[in-house]
Amino acid sequence: MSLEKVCIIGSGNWGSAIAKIVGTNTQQHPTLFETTVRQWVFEEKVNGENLTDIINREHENVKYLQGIKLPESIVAVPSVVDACKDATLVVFVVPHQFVRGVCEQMKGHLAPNARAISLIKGLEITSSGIRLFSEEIERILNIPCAALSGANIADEVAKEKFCESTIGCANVQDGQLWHHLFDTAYFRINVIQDHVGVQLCGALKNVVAVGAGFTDGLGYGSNTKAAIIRRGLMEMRKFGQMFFGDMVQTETFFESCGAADLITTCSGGRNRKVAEAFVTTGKPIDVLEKELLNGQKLQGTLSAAEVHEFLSARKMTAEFPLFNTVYRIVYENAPVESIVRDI
Ligand SMILES: NC(=O)c1ccc[n+]([C@@H]2O[C@H](COP(=O)([O-])OP(=O)(O)OC[C@H]3O[C@@H](n4cnc5c(N)ncnc54)[C@H](O)[C@@H]3O)[C@@H](O)[C@H]2O)c1
Ligand SMILES: O=P(O)(O)OC[C@H](O)CO
Repeated sequence: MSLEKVCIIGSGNWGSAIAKIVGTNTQQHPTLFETTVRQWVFEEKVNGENLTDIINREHENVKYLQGIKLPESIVAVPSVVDACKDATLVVFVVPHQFVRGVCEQMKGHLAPNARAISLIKGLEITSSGIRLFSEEIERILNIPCAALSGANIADEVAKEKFCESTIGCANVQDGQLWHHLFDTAYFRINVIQDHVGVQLCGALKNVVAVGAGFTDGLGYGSNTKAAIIRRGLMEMRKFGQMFFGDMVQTETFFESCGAADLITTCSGGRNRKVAEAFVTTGKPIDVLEKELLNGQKLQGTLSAAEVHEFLSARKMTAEFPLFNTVYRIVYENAPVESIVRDI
C-alpha cells in the first residue's frame, strides 16, 4: 500500500497549530503517511525576511503562532502549486475569503486519488444560495472533502491544553484515516458522518461570537452571555433545519463543533475580542482587525453580511433576530444595545 502524501493549505494561527499536530502524527504513523508534510504559506516579509525561510530555519511560524515549535517534518512552501503537487490528502485551513482563489490554482496538480478535509469556518453564501466549503472544494477540484471543526482556539491547542474536535466525513474509511492524522491525547477527535452540520456550526458560531463580544463591550455579565449563546444555538439549528433539512443531524449541535465551540468562541475568540473593542473604542471593525489581530483574519463580521444577504433575498431576516441584529450593528449603525433589545 502506498503512503499517503499530506499537504496543508494555509499557515495562519490555526493552520500553524494544526501543522504541529499533523507533522507529529505523520511521524507516529509511518506505515500510513509520508513523514514530510508540505505546508503552503502565503509569502510575506517578516523583519525583511521571507516567512517561509524563517519557518524552515526556526521551525516556528513567528508571525501567526509565536513561541510554538513545529515538527521538522513540516516544510513551508511559498507556491501553492509546489505545495500540493501529487498530494493524496489535502488539509484546507485558510480564511474563507481566500478558498476559491487558492483552489483554482491547485487544479490538475493533486494525485488522482486525492481527498481533502476543510478546517475552514465559513460558508460560501450569496443571494442565490449557500455552498459549504467542502462542496466548493469538491466542485473545483473534483475530489471528496470532509470537514473538521470544534471548540479549538488555536493558541490553546498549540500549547497542548486538552480539547475535543469533530470530523464530519460521509465515508467511514476516510473518516478513520483523518482520525489517524489529527487525533492526539490532547486533541481528541470524534468522527461523525454529518459533514454538513459540522460546517454549518463552524460558520454560524462566528456570527454569534460577534454578538457575545458586543455584550462584553457593554459590560453585561455571564447571564447575558449565556442568553446570547442559547439564542445563537437555536438560530444555528433553525438555519440548518430550514435550508439543509435532513442533511443536518440535531445531535451534531451537541458535538464539540456545536455547543462547545459556541462556548469557547464566545469566551476567548478573536471575533468576541474585536466586537468588544468595537463597542469600547468606537473604531471601525476593519481598523480593529488590523490593530488587534496582527494579520489574522476576522470571519464573523463577513459571515454576518453573507448570512444577511442570503436571508434578505428570501425575506427571512426576521426569523433570525440575533444574526440580523449583529448585521445591523456592524453595517447599519444600529445601537449596540439592540443586541439584547431586538433579539
Ligand atoms: N485561529 C483559530 O483559533 C481557529 C480555530 C479553528 C478554526 N479556525 C478557522 O481556520 C481558518 C483559517 O484561520 P487561521 O486562524 O489559520 O488564519 P489567520 O486568520 O490566523 O491568518 C490569516 C492567514 O491568511 C493568509 N492570507 C492573507 N492574505 C491572503 C491572501 N490574499 N490569500 C491567501 N491567504 C492570505 C495569511 O498569510 C495567514 O496565513 C478560518 O476559517 C478560521 O475560522 C481558526
Ligand atoms: O478566534 P475566533 O473567534 O476566530 O474562533 C476561533 C475558533 O474557531 C474557536 O473554536
